[in-house]
Amino acid sequence: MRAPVRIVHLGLGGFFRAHQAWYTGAAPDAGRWGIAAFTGRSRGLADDLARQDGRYTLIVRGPSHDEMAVQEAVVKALPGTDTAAWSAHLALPEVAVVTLTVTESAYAEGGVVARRLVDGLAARRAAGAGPLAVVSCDNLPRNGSRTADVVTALAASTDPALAPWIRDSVSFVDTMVDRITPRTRPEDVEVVLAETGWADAVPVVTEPFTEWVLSGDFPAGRPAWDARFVDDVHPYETRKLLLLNGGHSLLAYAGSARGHETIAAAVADPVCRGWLDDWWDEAARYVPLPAGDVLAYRKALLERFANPRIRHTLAQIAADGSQKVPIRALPVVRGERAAGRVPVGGVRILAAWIDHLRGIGAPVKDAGAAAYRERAGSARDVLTLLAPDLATDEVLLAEIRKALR
Ligand SMILES: NC(=O)c1ccc[n+]([C@@H]2O[C@H](COP(=O)([O-])OP(=O)(O)OC[C@H]3O[C@@H](n4cnc5c(N)ncnc54)[C@H](O)[C@@H]3O)[C@@H](O)[C@H]2O)c1
Ligand SMILES: O=P(O)(O)OC[C@@H](O)[C@@H](O)[C@H](O)[C@H](O)CO
Repeated sequence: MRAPVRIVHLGLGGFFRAHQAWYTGAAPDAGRWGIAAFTGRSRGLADDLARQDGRYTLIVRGPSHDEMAVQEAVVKALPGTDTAAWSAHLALPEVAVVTLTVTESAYAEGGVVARRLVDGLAARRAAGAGPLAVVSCDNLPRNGSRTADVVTALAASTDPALAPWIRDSVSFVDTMVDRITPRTRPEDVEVVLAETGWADAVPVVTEPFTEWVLSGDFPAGRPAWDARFVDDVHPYETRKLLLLNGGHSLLAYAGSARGHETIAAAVADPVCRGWLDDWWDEAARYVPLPAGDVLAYRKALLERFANPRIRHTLAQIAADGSQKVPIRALPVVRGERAAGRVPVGGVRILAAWIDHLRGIGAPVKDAGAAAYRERAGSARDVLTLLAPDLATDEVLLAEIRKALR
C-alpha cells in the first residue's frame, strides 16, 4: 500500500528527489505522507516516473563507492501543464504541505510560482479545505517571505478576497536546503541496471552530505523529517548561499574559462583553489555564525567539492547567472566596499561573469541575460544594470577591468 497524498510538490527534478522526497521517505511516519509531484513545465520526467509508479533509485555517490536505494515517497508524478490536476490536489483537505523547487527565475512577478500558487490556493479556499504550509526549497534568501510576497501581490491584483484568506491560512516557511545533485547522465542509468537489475529510466545521483533547516509553522501538520527546525534560518542560508553557491558560481565562470568542466576538476586546479580561498575569506565575514563553525563548514565543503565521482558540471551551475550573481556575490561586494576594502574574490566573480557574457567559458543559458549581453563590452554598463549603486565606484570598476581576461 502506498502512502496517501498529503504533500504536493512543484518542480519535479533531480534535487527534489534527492532531498525533500528522500527526507519524507526516510521519516518514521513515511507511511502517512505520500507526495504528488508536478514538473515545472515540461512533461518528460513526469511520464517516465509515472511509468515506474513514482519509484526511482537514489544513487548516493561517495568519493569511493555508491549506495543505492529505491525511493517510495513520490506516489504520483504529473506534468506541470496539467493545471486542473494541480488545483484539484491543492483543494484536497488532507494535503498539508506544498513544496517548491522551480529555480530562482520562477519567482519573478507573474512567474510560475505566483500563478500556480494563486490558482491552487483559490481552489483550496473555494473547497473550504483549510490551512496549509508552503515550503520554498529554492536557493533564494528568505525564500518563504519571497514566495509570500509574489503570491500575495498577484492575489491582491486578481482576486482581492483571496489575499486576506492567504494571509490567515497559509504559512510560508523559510528554508535552507543543501545536497549537491548534478544532472543524471546516461551512464547512471547503466550503473543502476548493472548493480540492481532494474532498468530504472530516471535514477538520481547525489552526494552523501545533506542538510535541511526550516523556520515556520505547519498548520496542518508535516512528516517527522529529520531536519533542523529553528527560529531564524538566516544564518544558515547566508552560510550556504555565500560559501557554497557563491563558490559554485565563481568556479562555474572562472573555472570554465580555464577549460574545466566540473567542480571537482576546477578545485583540483591550484589557481582556481586560490581564487576560492580569496572568496571564502571575504565571504566568511558576512556569515553570522561562530568563526569555528564557518571554518568547519569550509573544510567540509572543500571535501564535497573535491568528490571526484560527482560530475557536477560548471555549465549546469553557470545557467541563469543574472538571477544568481546578485544573490551570491553582491552582499559581500557591497559590504567590503562599505568597509573600504577591495573585495578580491567578489571582483573575480563579477569579472568572470562578464567574461562569460562575452562568450568565454561555459555557454550562456539565461533567459534574463539579453540586456546584460548587449552591455557586456563595458564593465560599467553591466554594473549599471546589475547594481547601480556600485556603477560609480571607480576603484571597484578598475579592479574588475584588471581581472577581465
Ligand atoms: N541541484 C542541486 O544541487 C540543488 C541543491 C539545492 C537547491 N536546489 C534548488 O532546486 C532547483 C531545481 O534544481 P534541480 O537540480 O532539481 O533542477 P532540475 O532541472 O532537475 O529540475 C528543475 C525543475 O524546475 C522546473 N523549472 C525550471 N525552470 C523553471 C521556470 N522558469 N518556471 C517553472 N518551472 C521551472 C523544471 O520544469 C523542473 O521541474 C534549483 O534551481 C535550486 O533552486 C538545487
Ligand atoms: O541549483 P542552482 O541552479 O540554484 O545552483 C547551482 C548549484 O550552486 C546548486 O545547485 C548547489 O549544488 C546546491 O545548492 C547544493 O545544495
